[in-house]
Amino acid sequence: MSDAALRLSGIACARGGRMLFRGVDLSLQAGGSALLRGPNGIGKSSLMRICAGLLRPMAGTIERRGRIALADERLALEMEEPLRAALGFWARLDGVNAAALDRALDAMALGPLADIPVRMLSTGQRKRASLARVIAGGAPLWLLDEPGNGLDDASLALLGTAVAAHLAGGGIVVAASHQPLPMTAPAIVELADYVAEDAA
Ligand SMILES: Nc1ncnc2c1ncn2[C@@H]1O[C@H](COP(=O)(O)OP(=O)(O)OP(=O)(O)O)[C@@H](O)[C@H]1O
Repeated sequence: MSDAALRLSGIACARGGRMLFRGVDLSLQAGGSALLRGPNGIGKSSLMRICAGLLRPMAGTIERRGRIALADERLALEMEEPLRAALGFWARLDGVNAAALDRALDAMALGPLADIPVRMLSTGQRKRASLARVIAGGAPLWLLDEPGNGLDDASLALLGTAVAAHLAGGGIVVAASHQPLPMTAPAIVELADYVAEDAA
């Protein structure tokens, strides 16, 4: 079992001078997962960025054990490069070998698209590419912001399989979504329950 962990304690978030939520607690260990839910604008992406260390909370503490991979709406792949080469850039930075990259491409059924320039990929194919980047990177803490956006049923099933395999291997997954995701028994963080009274 890995020693990956993510713990949030009393997290509060303000953006643009407005309090969004406060008092969010979450404790995940190896194999643990959570689903952040709530309507548009409630603060799911903000909480993901707090988890990633990209946004400072107004209050509360975060403890992370293990490397983090964040997949959000930013694709972060070179648009003119063929898909495999574009993913290879990140694989090299992450110290990942070619076999791991190929396994990640296969996990998202992207093998046949490996030589296609990123700019030619469809919306769902780009989302799968961003998930392949996370899978290939080997980080134990996955932060997936709206990972199901643009995915058809077959691709959603691939996402579910990848998440299950990551958890079985001792990883941690936090996903934010306004739609159901194929995750088995995640801890549910309903952000509406943490809306600051002075924010309504
Ligand atoms: N850089 C920013 N500066 C100021 N306010 C921001 C900034 N980014 C987001 N916000 C505001 O913070 C609030 C929460 O945004 P966030 O993107 O976290 O919500 P969300 O729950 O992920 O929404 P969605 O479901 O639409 O993706 C929104 O009201 C948004 O306008």
